[in-house]
Order: sequence, then structure tokens, then C-alpha cells
Amino acid sequence: MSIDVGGVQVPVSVIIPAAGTGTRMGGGTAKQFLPLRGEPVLVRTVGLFSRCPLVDEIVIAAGNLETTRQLVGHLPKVARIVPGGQTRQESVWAALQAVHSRPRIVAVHDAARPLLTPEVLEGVLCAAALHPALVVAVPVQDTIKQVDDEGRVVATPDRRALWAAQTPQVFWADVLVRAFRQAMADGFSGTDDASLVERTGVPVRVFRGEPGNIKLTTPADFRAAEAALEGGA
Ligand SMILES: Nc1ccn([C@@H]2O[C@H](COP(=O)(O)OP(=O)(O)OP(=O)(O)O)[C@@H](O)[C@H]2O)c(=O)n1
Ligand SMILES: C[C@](O)(CO)[C@H](O)COP(=O)(O)O
Repeated sequence: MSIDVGGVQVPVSVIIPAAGTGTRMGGGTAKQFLPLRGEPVLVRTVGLFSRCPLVDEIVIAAGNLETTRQLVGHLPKVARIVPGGQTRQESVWAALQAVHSRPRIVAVHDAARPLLTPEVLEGVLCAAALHPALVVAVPVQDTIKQVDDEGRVVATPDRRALWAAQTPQVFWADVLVRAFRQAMADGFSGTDDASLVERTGVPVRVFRGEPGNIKLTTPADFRAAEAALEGGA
């Protein structure tokens, strides 16, 4: 339930932002509550962290607190379920304030990414002993185009330097708290947690993950996830 950082056992807290409304998914039910091969997405995601021997506590930012409590409130290591915010960033901040005091390692993982593997999770948590900020990511396989508002291609970045960020994103707690405070002071809103840390100058490293750790955003993602699980759990 902790990581050895220079001989000191540092507990690991996990934040699960699970307060989204699933606009891009459509339908009336928030996607984190939808079944994926019979098991709600949220249960799959939280269960992975409950079973991880390196995790000390789980804090969930929820939109529907009652449904969230019913689904995962009983799972091991679920310490607190707090109200989320209007944005993912606000939800993470709400959960971060509910994390026990420092020093800690904090891993932030989207509820909408239920296909994370134990191997990647344990690998990035162990790497956090050496690095203050880590992003699970995969190298981009397609050629990426930068496009203006008129649909004109304005640049083709060198693909060798491009990685697609996923979650978990793992940080030394004080680094993350400072980054969130700076972002709020500056009115900065990022689409991930690492972008807040990057702007503070703290070095952020990628940890190579797996392409299968997709975020369930649209119905097509659900179909892909169902197919991926067809042969597995
Ligand atoms: N106000 C918000 C918005 C998002 N999230 C969470 O952040 C993760 C990634 O967000 P996303 O995939 O965008 O989920 P939604 O915001 O629900 O999707 P959409 O943007 O299509 O509405 C999800 O686990 C989602 O529940 C959150 O906790 N609080
Ligand atoms: C955090 C994230 O999953 C990294 O790829 C992504 O930025 C979340 O974006 P969303 O629009 O909140 O789903």
C-alpha cells in the first residue's frame, strides 16, 4: 500500500474523476454507469485499483453520489466519494482536497478508462519513486495534422515526437497541489492533469502504456472495448 521513495514508504492515493455526463456518448445514462460485458464501467475501473497492492486509498469525484456509492462504495480502499465539479479539472481538484495529508503519491485515472492493465498500473506507480510527474502514454501511430478553423492543414508535426496521453497520470502530491493552485490563480484550464504541472516547470515524463487503455467517449469506443474483452475477462 505504498512505494519506497529513497527508503521512505510513501502511501499511494488514487483519484478517480467519475462525475462526467457523457455528452459525446449520448443516451440518458452517464457512461461510467453503463455495463461493459455485464459489469458497470465504474466497477471495472475502481476494482482494478482496489485489487492493486500498491494502492492505499481511492477517492472518487462523482456526479451521482448515491449511484456511485451503491456501485463501488463497498469496494476495498474506497475511502471517500466527493461531489465532482463542472469540469474534469474541478472534479480532480475536489478529490485532491479530500486526499489524506502529504507526503503521498497521487494517481489520477479516468473512470472512463476501464481497460487499464495491472502491469501498466504497477509499473507507473513504481516509476513514481523516481519521477515527480508521469503520464501513461502511447506513441502516436497515425500522422497528425494541425488544422486551422478553415480546415486547412497548417503543420504536420514530426510523428516521432508525438505521444497520446492517457491516464493514470501520477504525481508527488505537493507537485500536483501546487500546479492546481497555480492554474486556478491563472485561470488556466487543462484537458489533463499533467498540463497543469508542465506549466510550473516540473519535469513530466511519459510512461509507455498500452493502446488498449482507451477512453470510452463514444458508442464506437464501447464496441471496441466489448470486442477487446471478448477474448479476455
Ligand atoms: N465534470 C467532469 C467531467 C468529466 N469527468 C470525468 O473525467 C473523465 C474523462 O472525461 P470525459 O471522457 O470527457 O467524460 P465526460 O465529460 O462524461 O464526457 P463528455 O465530454 O462527452 O461529456 C471521465 O471519467 C469523467 O467521468 C469528471 O469527473 N467531471
Ligand atoms: C485526461 C485524458 O484522458 C488524457 O487523454 C483526456 O484529456 C480527458 O479528456 P476528456 O475530454 O475530459 O475526456
